[in-house]
Amino acid sequence: MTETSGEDAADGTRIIDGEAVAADVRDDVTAHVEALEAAGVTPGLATVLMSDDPASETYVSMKQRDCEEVGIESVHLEIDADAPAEELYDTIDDLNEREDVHGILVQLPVPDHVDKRRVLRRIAPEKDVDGFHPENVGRLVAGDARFKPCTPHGVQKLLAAYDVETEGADAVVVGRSDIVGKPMANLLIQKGPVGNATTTVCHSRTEDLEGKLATADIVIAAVGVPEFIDGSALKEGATVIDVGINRVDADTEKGYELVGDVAYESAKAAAGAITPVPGGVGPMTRAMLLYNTVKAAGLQSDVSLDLD
Ligand SMILES: NC(=O)C1=CN([C@@H]2O[C@H](COP(=O)(O)OP(=O)(O)OC[C@H]3O[C@@H](n4cnc5c(N)ncnc54)[C@H](OP(=O)(O)O)[C@@H]3O)[C@@H](O)[C@H]2O)C=CC1
Ligand SMILES: Nc1nc(=O)c2c([nH]1)NC[C@@H]1CN(c3ccc(C(=O)N[C@@H](CCC(=O)O)C(=O)O)cc3)C=[N+]21
Repeated sequence: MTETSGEDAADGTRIIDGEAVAADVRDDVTAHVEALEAAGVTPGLATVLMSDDPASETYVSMKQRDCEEVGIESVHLEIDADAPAEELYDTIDDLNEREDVHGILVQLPVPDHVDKRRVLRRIAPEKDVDGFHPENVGRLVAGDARFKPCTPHGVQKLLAAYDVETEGADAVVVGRSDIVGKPMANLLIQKGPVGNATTTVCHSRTEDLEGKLATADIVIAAVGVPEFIDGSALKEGATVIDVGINRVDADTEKGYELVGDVAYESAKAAAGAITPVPGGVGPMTRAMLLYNTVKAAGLQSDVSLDLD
């Protein structure tokens, strides 16, 4: 296990190192891949991209690289962003049938002319490594998750790695999306480890967000607005998990820099522990995708793996 309790020398705030915890998860996944290989199964992940968005392209290529590192076979399919929606549905049907593909991820967002809900329902639930199919959402809400959505699951792993007490804590989740905010809140309220938090979910219609943040022990920011939450809004010593990843124009080689939904410097001064962007939640999202893929391969091939 990587040493993850290190303090930032200047003010004692713990910087939550997502790269380090993700590397531990990948080690774990590698061991499971070896167990599957020993049983004659090579886990396979298919990623499908129907978008010209450069950020989506970056994420998908990072996911392929991650697969290679842990020994998961990756298949990548691209569909023109202006192709008929049927092309995506047909692609999913083909992947559902393929025995070498255990996990399927359709990168979101999909173009406006494609019905996102139909896409998510089309993926075979046992291959739905994002955990977005209604059957898997239902299982999660019922407390019997098969595939926990990667980002909230990754956040849980970070909280566990840094011994952040969630039981009885007041948690505020800012954002109610289907991929981050809602499943995050669902996990935090569940009985059991890294759960039992008293959780408030905030969104654009929330009144008195300031009042809610001011008393929060744990703040999860998933808003999509650069530096939306300032340090002055936080309770002293709070744990701050910044899910946001925003590309803002900057005079760098790439022409942009990545900024979270939290104003990092001011938040770091107030917080007891904080995730940076990049290097916080993002790497964990990718690591949990690998984890769900080996879990899917184990379930589909009846190889028993010790996974939660
Ligand atoms: N690190 C990672 O691995 C990942 C990072 N992300 C990043 O996380 C962020 C959130 O993503 P996602 O959940 O998909 O985004 P969405 O745009 O789907 O959801 C944003 C949420 O924030 C709420 N919101 C927007 N403005 C405000 C406001 N002024 N006050 C309070 N709430 C507000 C919205 O409210 P309403 O519902 O009322 O519109 C909505 O619920 C993005 O920066 C995204 O890039 C996303 C996925 C993974
Ligand atoms: N079906 C689907 N599943 C997803 O899980 C999904 C998706 N669609 N659409 C978009 C969001 C976003 N997302 C990220 C994953 C990794 C990083 C990541 O690795 N970030 C790095 C930096 C990346 C960079 O350099 O650009 C970091 O924060 O350190 C970021 C964001 C997954 N998402």
